[in-house]
Amino acid sequence: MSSSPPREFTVLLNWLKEKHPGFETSLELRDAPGVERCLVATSSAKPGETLLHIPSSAMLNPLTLIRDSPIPKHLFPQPTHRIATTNPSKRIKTSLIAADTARASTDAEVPSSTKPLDTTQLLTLHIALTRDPLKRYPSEWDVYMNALPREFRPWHPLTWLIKPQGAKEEKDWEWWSKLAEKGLSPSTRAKLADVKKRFQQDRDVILDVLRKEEPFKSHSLATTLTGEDLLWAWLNVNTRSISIPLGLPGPTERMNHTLVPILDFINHSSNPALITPRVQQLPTASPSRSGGNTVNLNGSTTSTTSSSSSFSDPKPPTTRRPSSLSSSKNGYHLIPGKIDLRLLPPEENGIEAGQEVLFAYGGHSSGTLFAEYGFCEMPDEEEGEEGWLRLKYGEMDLGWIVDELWEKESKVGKEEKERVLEKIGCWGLNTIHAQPSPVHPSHALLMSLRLLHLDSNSPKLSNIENGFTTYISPANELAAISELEKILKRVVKEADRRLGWLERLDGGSWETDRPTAQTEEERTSQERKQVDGVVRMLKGMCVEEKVLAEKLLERIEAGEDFS
Ligand SMILES: C[S@@+](CC[C@H](N)C(=O)[O-])C[C@H]1O[C@@H](n2cnc3c(N)ncnc32)[C@H](O)[C@@H]1O
Repeated sequence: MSSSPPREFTVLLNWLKEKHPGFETSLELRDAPGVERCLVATSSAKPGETLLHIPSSAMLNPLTLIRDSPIPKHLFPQPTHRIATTNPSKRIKTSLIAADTARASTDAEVPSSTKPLDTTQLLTLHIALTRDPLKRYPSEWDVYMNALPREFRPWHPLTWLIKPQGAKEEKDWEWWSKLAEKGLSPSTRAKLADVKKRFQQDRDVILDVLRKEEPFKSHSLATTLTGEDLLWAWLNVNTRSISIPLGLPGPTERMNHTLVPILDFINHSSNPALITPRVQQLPTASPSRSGGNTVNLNGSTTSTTSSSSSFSDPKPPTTRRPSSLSSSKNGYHLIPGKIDLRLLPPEENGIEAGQEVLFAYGGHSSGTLFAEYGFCEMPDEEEGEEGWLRLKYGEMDLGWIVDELWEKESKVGKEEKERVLEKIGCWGLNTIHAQPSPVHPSHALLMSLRLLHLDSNSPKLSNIENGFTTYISPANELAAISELEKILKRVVKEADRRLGWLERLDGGSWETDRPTAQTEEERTSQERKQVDGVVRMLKGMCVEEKVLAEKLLERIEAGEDFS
């Protein structure tokens, strides 16, 4: 770990201090091998002290972006909540959002066939505009934009599925594309395909905006910005935004993304012993009461919500909707979505100087972390293979094999059983879990296997549908568990095959297969490190699958009961 913060961090800190009153931090960025950069505490902090306070004005989302953006206002989603106050002058003074909303709704009268963008699309578009070669879109957020990662190619797996332009790039890409095909498990490949689909849908919407909307249309931005620019911008949003309710209309999971400077440098861990801070949401204080400064309302029992934020993911957010923030208790005018974030040290021991700040991005399996964020959590080497069993969210998705079994069912039988499984909340959740120990199949997987081995005309089906029973019969249980045994043996075989391929790759075929860098000298050490890091994670994920499958097989062979 290098000992001084990268320059872009110092510039970002100065900008936050100057432009965003209330900003406060005792954290510092460091270059860190394997994770690019990480945040550490510069001094020790006791429980209750502030590690980071980000005022809502410094969080990048549609509510703040609308202040200063070349993106036409009618493309911004309109907040559904306004402040209830009887004093109109106060309304303007205390609510930037209300003022912005009014401006936006005037603009919304401009006829346009384009629908408002969702939060991911808006942020992606904003970030992509920074790549305009003619620099026609300067923004107050540029200092923050300069601190974002410059490249996701080649290490992020989404880039392995998207061919770049240019002969040399294409040749390199073929190697990575092969890695995606041969080095990823079928379930991680499926998760990655889903990420690609989401990217392509958002990219198409943005391209449509660039083709149709001014000033982008006159600037020919749909062709000036490259596919790589949009991919880079989208990956920044997908790997760095957090989910916070913003009070915007539309499906919550599409309308809650915010980029938070500094907080977005925090790396992930699921290990409770390593997770340092708690994230707390605070109402932004009324400028009329605080003289424009954010007031730290910690300790206010009525209007402070506390919850853990998660980096955005395709699932619904884990944050609570801060509806209580709309009250104006104590004279503070609180607007849903207009909230500050405060990061606190652990309640028991605080934090030591130099300690890395980590938090959990969500309850994600290795496959999800890898497909979405380009890394997976690895147990410490000294823990050995058993370490995989201790990962809090250690999981294996067997959906790809269970789907094959459903294909063999008659159409009518499958539809009926799928309906029943949907009704009892067990459809499509075919997972094995490491925790709580011992390794076990999910209830949903057991139910799927039981129904796969049940006659479609069986009267037991309606009992299951109505929640009267989950167990069918000893014969059915035997058939379901032997099916599970067959599935697990296949998983071990597949994981072994992939591991062998990756080990051969490690042992040298990188040198011979790769067209543009035949020798060690031709390859930069940075590139080598990226390849080594990625291959190590892919091998780790094979080991995780094997360890989980083998442990469960041991339990089955010992005749343990899973019902
Ligand atoms: C929100 S950013 C965190 C800051 C990032 N390290 C940086 O340098 O800007 C998320 C990205 O950090 C990296 N990352 C986070 N946690 C990690 C971990 N435990 N191991 C490896 N990489 C990690 C991944 O590249 C991920 O996409």
